[in-house]
Amino acid sequence: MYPINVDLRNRPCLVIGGGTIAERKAARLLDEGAVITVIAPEATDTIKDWAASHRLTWKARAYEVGDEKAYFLIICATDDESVSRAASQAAEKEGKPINVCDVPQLCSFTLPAVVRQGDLQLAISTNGKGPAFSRWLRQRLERHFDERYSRWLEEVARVRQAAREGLPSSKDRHAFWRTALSDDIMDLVEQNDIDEAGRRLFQKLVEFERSRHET
Ligand SMILES: C[C@@]1(CC(=O)O)c2cc3[nH]c(cc4nc(cc5[nH]c(cc(n2)[C@H]1CCC(=O)O)[C@@](C)(CC(=O)O)[C@@H]5CCC(=O)O)C(CC(=O)O)=C4CCC(=O)O)c(CCC(=O)O)c3CC(=O)O
Ligand SMILES: NC(=O)C1=CN([C@@H]2O[C@H](COP(=O)(O)OP(=O)(O)OC[C@H]3O[C@@H](n4cnc5c(N)ncnc54)[C@H](O)[C@@H]3O)[C@@H](O)[C@H]2O)C=CC1
Repeated sequence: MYPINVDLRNRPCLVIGGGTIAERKAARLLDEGAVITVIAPEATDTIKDWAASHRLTWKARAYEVGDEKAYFLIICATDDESVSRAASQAAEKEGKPINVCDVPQLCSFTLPAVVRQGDLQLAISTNGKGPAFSRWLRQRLERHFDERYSRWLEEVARVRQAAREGLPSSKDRHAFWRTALSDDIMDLVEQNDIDEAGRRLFQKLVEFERSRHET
C-alpha cells in the first residue's frame, strides 16, 4: 500500500450509502473540505441535516452504474454486496479510486487511522490485518502527540524559513537539518518548553551559518 496525502478541498467526492458508516466517512470528507454527494435511498438524520444546511448533496435514490463518472474519489458503504461489487468494478473501469468499507478486495485504497494535531498528521495502517489495532495505536499516539508537537512544528517551520534565507545551498540546508533535531532539543519539546527548544534550534542555525561563512 502506497500512502499519499490527497488535497480534497473543493473536489467532488461520492459517498454511496447513507447509513452510520457512510455518515462517518462523509464526516471525514467534510473535514477535508470536499464537495460531497451522498447517493442512497435512505439516510441518517445527520446526513439529512447536512443536506438541509447545504453542507452536502443527498440524492435519495439507489446507486446506478455511471454515477461515479463525475467524481474525483468514491466511498461505498451500503449493506448490499452487489452494489459494492458493481461500484467497485465501475470505478476501476473509470480509473477512479474507490474505498468499499470493510471489503478490502473491492478497494483501490483503504483508510488509515489518523492522528491529527494542527498540521501534524500521523496515518496508521496495518495493511488490513488489524484495524482495531490501528484504532488502538491512534488512541495511544494521540495521547503522546498532543499540542506540544503542533506548536513545535510551527517553530520548526519558522526556523526552516530562516534556513532557506540564510543557507542558499540546499546541500547546506540538508546538512543542517540532519543534526538539527537533537535529543536535547526534542527532550525540551517533550517537557513542553517549546519556547526554549525553539531558541536553541534557532541558535543552532545561527552557529551553522557562521561556520559556513568561515569555511
Ligand atoms: C482494510 C480496511 C478497508 C477500509 O475500510 O478502508 C478495513 C477493513 C475492515 N474493517 C473491519 C472492522 C473494523 N474496522 C474498525 C475500525 C477501522 N477500520 C479502518 C480501516 C480499515 N478497515 C481498512 C484497513 C486499515 C488498516 O490497514 O489497519 C479504520 C482504521 C479507518 C476508517 O474506517 O476510517 C477504522 C479505525 C479508525 C479509528 O478509530 O481511528 C474496527 C474497530 C472499531 O470500529 O472499533 C472494526 C471491528 C474489529 C474488526 O473486525 O477487526 C472489517 C471486518 C468487518 C466485519 O467483520 O463485518 C474489515 C474487513 C476485512 O478485514 O475483511
Ligand atoms: N455498523 C457498523 O459498525 C459496521 C458495519 N459494517 C458494514 O458496513 C456496511 C454499512 O453499514 P451501516 O452504515 O451500518 O449500514 P446501514 O444499514 O445503516 O445503511 C445502509 C445504507 O445503504 C443504503 N443503500 C442500500 N442499497 C443501496 C443502493 N442500491 N444504492 C445506494 N445506497 C444503498 C441504504 O439506503 C442505507 O443508507 C454494511 O455492509 C455493514 O455490514 C461493518 C463493520 C461495522
